[in-house]
Amino acid sequence: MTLLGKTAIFVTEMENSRKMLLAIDFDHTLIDENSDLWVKRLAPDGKLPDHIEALYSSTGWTEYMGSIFQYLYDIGIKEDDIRKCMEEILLTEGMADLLKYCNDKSYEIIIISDSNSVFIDMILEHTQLQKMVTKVFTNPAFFDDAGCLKIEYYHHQDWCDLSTINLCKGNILQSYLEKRGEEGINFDYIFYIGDGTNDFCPALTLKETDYVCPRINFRLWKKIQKLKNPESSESSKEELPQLKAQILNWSSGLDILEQIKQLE
Ligand SMILES: Cc1ncc(COP(=O)(O)O)c(C=O)c1O
Ligand SMILES: [Mg+2]
Repeated sequence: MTLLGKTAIFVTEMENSRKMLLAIDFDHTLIDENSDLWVKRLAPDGKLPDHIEALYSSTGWTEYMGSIFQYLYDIGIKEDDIRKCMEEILLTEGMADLLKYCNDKSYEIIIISDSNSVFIDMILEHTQLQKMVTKVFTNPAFFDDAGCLKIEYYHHQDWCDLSTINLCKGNILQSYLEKRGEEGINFDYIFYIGDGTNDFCPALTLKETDYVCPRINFRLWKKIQKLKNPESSESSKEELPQLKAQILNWSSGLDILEQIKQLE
């Protein structure tokens, strides 16, 4: 083969290697359950005292989860019980294939979740996905010296009404992109994959070339459906926020994988 021929092959390979980022939500996206709600089954009959249930707020559930962990500790639940409980949760269909494929292609995979680092680590370890994930952004958690699970805010935020007070996924995503940009990495395509209302803020930060991937029949999907069909919603067109990204609805990780393969 001539030198020119080798160069031509090299250039073609370079052109084909697109830089992609998969930003994945955890509860009801990577896993097919809400890990925070799942842990409640460790309480007697799966029921918590009313004064703990009363702490739940849709603007932030960190105090609520902290009280659940304290209660579970008080009734004798140990770290190992929590680990076994987390290990029962199944991954969402097609997600293991999606991650494996993207990892083999050296695409970057990050998780952004309002669960906590202990649950996510336990599940990633059990499902052997840990080494495929570049970074996990979530509320820090740890077992204290006595063995009680403690949870802290990821950050304290007051700039975003679409997010909880402890974690704004849009800010996390944009800060990550900025940091990678400074390191010389700019992604050709970003796939943001989620299910919940807390995934709407990061969806709004995406560009025209990116993809927001709402799980079909879940809250993010319903919200985006309303946005795209304003006549069926009560709000007027002017009030609606602008979503620039392309929309890829999914019910299996394989739906997303199919689109990724088309872009390569
Ligand atoms: C208690 C609780 N935990 C976690 C979540 C969502 O977590 P994630 O960001 O991983 O989907 C919710 C969403 O409403 C929730 O109510
Ligand atoms: Mg979710």
